[in-house]
Amino acid sequence: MQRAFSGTGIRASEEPLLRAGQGPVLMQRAAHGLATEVARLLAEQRGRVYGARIVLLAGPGNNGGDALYAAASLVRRGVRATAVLSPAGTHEQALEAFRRAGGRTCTLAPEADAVPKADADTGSGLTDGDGNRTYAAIPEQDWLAEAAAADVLIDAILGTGAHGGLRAPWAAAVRALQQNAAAGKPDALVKSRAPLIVACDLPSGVDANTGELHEPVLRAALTVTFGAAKTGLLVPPGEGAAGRLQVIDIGLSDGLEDPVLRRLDATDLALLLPSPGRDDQKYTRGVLGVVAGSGQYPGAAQLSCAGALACGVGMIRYLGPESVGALIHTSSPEVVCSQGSVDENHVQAWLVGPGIGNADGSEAKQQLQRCRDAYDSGLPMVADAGALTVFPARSSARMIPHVILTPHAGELAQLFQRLDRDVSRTQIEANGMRYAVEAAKLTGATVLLKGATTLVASPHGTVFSQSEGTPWLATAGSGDTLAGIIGALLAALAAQTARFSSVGIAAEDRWAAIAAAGASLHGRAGVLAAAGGPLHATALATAVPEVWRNLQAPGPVI
Ligand SMILES: NC(=O)C1=CN([C@@H]2O[C@H](COP(=O)(O)OP(=O)(O)OC[C@H]3O[C@@H](n4cnc5c(N)ncnc54)[C@H](OP(=O)(O)O)[C@@H]3O)[C@@H](O)[C@H]2O)[C@@H](O)CC1
Ligand SMILES: [K+]
Repeated sequence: MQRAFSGTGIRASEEPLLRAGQGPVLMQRAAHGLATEVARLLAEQRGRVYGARIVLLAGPGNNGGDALYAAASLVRRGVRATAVLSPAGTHEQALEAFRRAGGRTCTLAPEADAVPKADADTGSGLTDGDGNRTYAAIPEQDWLAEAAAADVLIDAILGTGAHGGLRAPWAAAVRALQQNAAAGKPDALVKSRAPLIVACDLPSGVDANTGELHEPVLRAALTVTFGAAKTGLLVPPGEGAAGRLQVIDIGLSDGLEDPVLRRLDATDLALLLPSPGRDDQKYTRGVLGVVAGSGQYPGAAQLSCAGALACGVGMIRYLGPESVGALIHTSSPEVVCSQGSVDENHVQAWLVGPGIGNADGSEAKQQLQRCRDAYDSGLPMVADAGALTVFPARSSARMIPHVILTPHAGELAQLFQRLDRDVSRTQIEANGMRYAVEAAKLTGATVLLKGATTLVASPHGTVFSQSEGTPWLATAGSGDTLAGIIGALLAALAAQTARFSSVGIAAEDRWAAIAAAGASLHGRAGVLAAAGGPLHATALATAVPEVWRNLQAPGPVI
């Protein structure tokens, strides 16, 4: 399981080590990790490290210091490195090491619009920092060309000491880089690709605690982060700006408090997913009740049932219109369909809402009544799509974590409106974690916020984040399948608290973990079904058993 901590928490864990004089040691570990990862990238990209070109944007704090030390060691391996420095100052020892190794420098002029203008004669842009030209300095107007020609660009402007977005002149420098990249200038014709961007600790402008973006932000291909994953790198939209994440152990783990966020990995899934015992029968394996579909949207019911069946549910009892039941029987004859009431059906969990429509007809009203009855039954429940317009009716004073709400950002905004909170879809997309957590607290339910990174917040404050999917999953019917997958897991796992404690998840958090496991399975199935190309929702359920089979439980330690 991957764990993430707030930037503030990680800084707090560094404090005792800094007081003990360990700061330089931590920085050397961070720099070594960064240099190793950049060298690996260069070798992958070019076949060898020697002769590569890198540019680093080195801010005034320790984040810039990390990158300067890392670049110094790369220069010693034959890399040509150019550091763009802050007019506000630079980590002195790291700069000295970088220059001694043979790195070239250029300092941004302090004015907001100083990129890429420079006037060496007046000294407004060109400086080598020590006044006597002992070391190589380059004219400021050249650094953009140098950046375009580089194999790797290291973003080390700001780390965990950032306050808000980039200030001038860094904001102007980053915008100039982005404009050049968009225009394919100036070296795109000479070099086959733009430089790969590597973020040092985190992309500058990403809030380490929340993942909010303060533009302009350079989108990284790789983020090399130190000590532990920062929360902002595993939640949207920060995760999208971070690219692949590589955590470098610098010896902070003893001082770290409880994680803010967790991410289930393949090993967790293998341990959590249900498997039948010798004496199990269909009723003990979990029966899922499904209230879904309408004359208008019959396919949602079919897809939900297919998603649940793909997870090996013991039985599905479907409640809904006769015409929809007939269609389900054609595609999935094993589903038991009826038009009965919730009370008449004995199940372990309910899935309600996909495709129930919002028409006023008697059919829709009956489906909505079934949704309410399922909620009143007190059984574990997934409430999706149409059911989100009725649940919860108001803020819940009591905890109902066994009720899993599965909105996307737009549906969550509507839910907030019903709770008299004015939050827009745009605000939710800019800070998903904040609003998922707030919705869980307000409703008392578990909230799964769908997106490229799916967040699950429990009313107890636990957050899971899963990001295994592919953009191809943004297709009609994908959410219905996800609801079915989570419903099946809920029916099978709700009572199995021991299974969760075996992977360090408290009983009260198992509802959120079930939702997260469902999101992970769904994402993995999407990747398998898409295989790099387009995907339609029907293929998702088909892919789930293969994903399941390929999950390896850890073997005994020999
Ligand atoms: N501590 C440790 O032991 C270890 C730390 N490590 C590394 O250090 C990093 C944290 O270093 P840090 O604390 O020096 O902060 P950092 O992010 O470099 O920036 C601070 C400077 O930026 C400035 N500044 C702030 N906001 C700004 C803005 N919006 N736009 C422009 N400027 C802005 C701010 O100025 P101020 O706001 O104070 O005026 C100050 O001058 C961490 O991410 C990791 O990489 C590792 O080596 C492991 C050991
Ligand atoms: K950075």
